[in-house]
Amino acid sequence: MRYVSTRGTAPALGFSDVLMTGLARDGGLYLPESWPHFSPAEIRAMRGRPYDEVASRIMAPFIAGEIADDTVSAIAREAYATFHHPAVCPLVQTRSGEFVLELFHGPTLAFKDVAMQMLARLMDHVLAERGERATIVGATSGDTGGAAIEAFAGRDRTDIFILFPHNKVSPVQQRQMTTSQAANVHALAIEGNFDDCQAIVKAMFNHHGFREKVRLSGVNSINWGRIMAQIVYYFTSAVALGAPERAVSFTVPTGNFGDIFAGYAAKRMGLPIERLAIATNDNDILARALRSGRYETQGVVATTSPSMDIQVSSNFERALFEAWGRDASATATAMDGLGQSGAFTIAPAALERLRADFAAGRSTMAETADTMRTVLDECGYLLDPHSATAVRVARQLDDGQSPMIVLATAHPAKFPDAVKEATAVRPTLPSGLASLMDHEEKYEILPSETEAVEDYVGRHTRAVG
Ligand SMILES: Cc1ncc(COP(=O)(O)O)c(C=O)c1O
Ligand SMILES: N[C@@H](CCOP(=O)(O)O)C(=O)O
Repeated sequence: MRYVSTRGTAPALGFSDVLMTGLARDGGLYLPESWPHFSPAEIRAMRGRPYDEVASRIMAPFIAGEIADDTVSAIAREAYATFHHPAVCPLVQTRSGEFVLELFHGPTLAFKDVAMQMLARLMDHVLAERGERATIVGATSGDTGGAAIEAFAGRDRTDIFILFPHNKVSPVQQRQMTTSQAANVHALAIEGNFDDCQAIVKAMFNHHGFREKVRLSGVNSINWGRIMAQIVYYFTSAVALGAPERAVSFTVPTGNFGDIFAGYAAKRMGLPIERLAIATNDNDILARALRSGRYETQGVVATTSPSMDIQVSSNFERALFEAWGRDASATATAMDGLGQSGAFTIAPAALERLRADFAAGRSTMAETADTMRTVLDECGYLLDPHSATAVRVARQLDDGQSPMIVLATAHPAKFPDAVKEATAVRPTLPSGLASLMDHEEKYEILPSETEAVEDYVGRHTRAVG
């Protein structure tokens, strides 16, 4: 399996290189050159199998023998043993035809753990095989950072630098990033918003001299390895509800478009998905783009679902590339427009393809709070604000044709203030994390400037080439 860049001018790479590369050298994102396909019999055979086993089966065609199957299986076993639920990602029914897919049973209580626990181990394996070290950078609006720090802390071959927007993450999210005592962990509070953090990370990748000097690698969903591991729960949840005989639908709380793109990939790989719905909060750039055909950034507003407070949604580029019939030059032109004027227009044929693949809706903060209350009243189930955003949109779009699976991306205890405000119930952290808020914090506050961050990373990484 080779991987190609959405912008067409970076070299095609194999799996291990894609895993370690992060952003393509032309600024694009890597995608497999063709989609592997699972037959109905192969999908049926996943029913009732342990999560780690299904994960190994789904990832095998992407890894394509570059890492031995036995090693991948062992890594998956170890990665999912860190989860606090035997099913890893269990389904809970919230009403007739509506199911919540709980993706928050990992060590940091967000869906990021599902991929990050795999990614850290796969990267470690590749680095050990090559006898190399790497500098990992990541931008976070709150959850990726904690999950990445937990997965990479103490690993000898990597130093990890996580950029988060100063004062714009929840107190629990912040502590998950700032209380690690591991010497290879660096939490950087950037004086800006998530889009600024992500822009700095991309600028570091596009600064080739720096990139080579520190052997830069990324753990955001720009890294194909993240998307690959997120495809798995679409399969496990769909087969639990009757796939491949019965089609299912998904609604996904969306920010950087990585999670829903994994759903799109699952569909391309043969999973019968009737509807794939993007749920946005008040920062509804994706819903507007699908409605109007124009992707146009506005200011970000702070919401009760801060992890989705995003304007530049990285993986939308992968969806555009696909919708444009894999026309890398059209994709690159659109991305140039975004860089220069903060906007681009989607060509009519590509827009039609996007609309065929994705539905979209938005839930305002008030609607999200109302949904948290309603679901609690209906069935005693407490949602976090991100998952509630998706339940709201799922109910707006519901056509009753197929079971609707709503991705629950975070544990409510990560956002106790918003949950309490909406429901009067203050969720508590699971016992393993109960003392988190008492731990001492360690982080650096930096201006929103690439040079300042590069300088800090350059002085603190041990992976100088
Ligand atoms: C809790 C939560 N829900 C939803 C999202 C949005 O996911 P994605 O960025 O993959 O669209 C995020 C951030 O990524 C998140 O942390
Ligand atoms: N919401 C995310 C933003 C980064 O997303 P990623 O999936 O690209 O890592 C977060 O919580 O950090």
